[in-house]
Amino acid sequence: MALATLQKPLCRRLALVGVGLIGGSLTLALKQAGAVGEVIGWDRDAVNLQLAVELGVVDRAAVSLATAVADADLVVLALPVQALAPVAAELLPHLAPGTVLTDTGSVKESVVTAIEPLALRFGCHFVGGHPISGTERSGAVAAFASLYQGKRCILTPTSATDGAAVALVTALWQAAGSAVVQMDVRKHDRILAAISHLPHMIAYALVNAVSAYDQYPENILEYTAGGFRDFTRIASSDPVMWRDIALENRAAVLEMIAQFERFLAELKGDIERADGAALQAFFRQSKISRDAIVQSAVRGE
Ligand SMILES: NC(=O)c1ccc[n+]([C@@H]2O[C@H](COP(=O)([O-])OP(=O)(O)OC[C@H]3O[C@@H](n4cnc5c(N)ncnc54)[C@H](O)[C@@H]3O)[C@@H](O)[C@H]2O)c1
Ligand SMILES: O=C(O)C(=O)C[C@]1(C(=O)O)C=C[C@@H](O)C=C1
Repeated sequence: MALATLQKPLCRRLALVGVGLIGGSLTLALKQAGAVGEVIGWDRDAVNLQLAVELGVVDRAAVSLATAVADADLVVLALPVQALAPVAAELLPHLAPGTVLTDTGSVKESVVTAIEPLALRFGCHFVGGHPISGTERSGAVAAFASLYQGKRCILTPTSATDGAAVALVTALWQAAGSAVVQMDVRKHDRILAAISHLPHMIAYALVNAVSAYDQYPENILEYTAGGFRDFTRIASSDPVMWRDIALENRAAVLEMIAQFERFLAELKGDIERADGAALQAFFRQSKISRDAIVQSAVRGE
């Protein structure tokens, strides 16, 4: 489905800091929708930044972080979570007062707590954001305009967040095709720990467990079929991104790992006791929940 074109751009100049899958897909979608004037990109990886210009992900590459943001009316930080606050601290002195700053990080409490007061000190407005869509790929080469269509984006304004800044960031994600919902940072981090961070931890652990299993002389991964590949797609995701998420949402991720361990222990016990009825009930309950998720996705909910 093509993105609708806006009558008037939402912002004159957008600076994208971190020109990868998530930021690049956003600028491609916004450019396609006519929602932005000019897009300036900055990335510490010069090869990736040059590629972003060639692919039309950004209109122009800046020569430094300071020049990227100096004349922007909106700055989008699409960096690994632990890079967000240090980079925000570095760029804020170069922003004009009133500039809106937003991010795409997968963890929100630590990010918003660190950046919001800094932004206010420079007379700027920070709005925490997180698109709930992505892939296991990285870099400008992985960006595509339709990534956010029909997906959700969570914004995490606080009582100190400027209303006009929230309205602008909301309109931006809507122009990219997403439905915007607002949520408290802590609620965001606990929900994401369950539905995104735990599955990634399990996928990484599963691939390592099976890879390290040395009871066969041959490489057993050569035999993987749909089941293993479907389940482990996300274990191909960027290691730096997931290191940062695991560390910045540590308590909630550990809580979900403990919950998972309880259910795995129950399953193990049922198998040890050869309890067919318990196993069937366990699998039936899971199938009902999973099928309901798939059905609601089909209905577009
Ligand atoms: N990948 C996903 O599925 C997904 C989904 C939603 C949100 N997110 C979040 O969005 C953010 C970006 O993720 P992505 O998938 O686009 O990653 P990515 O690796 O594709 O892009 C990140 C870019 O940031 C650059 N970078 C890293 N540190 C930098 C620094 N200090 N200064 C300048 N550039 C720097 C990298 O060179 C890279 O090009 C992360 O916070 C991630 O948690 C990711
Ligand atoms: O589809 C994928 O590859 C993703 O991992 C996307 C995904 C997720 O659903 O867990 C990953 C991290 C995010 O912060 C948001 C979305």
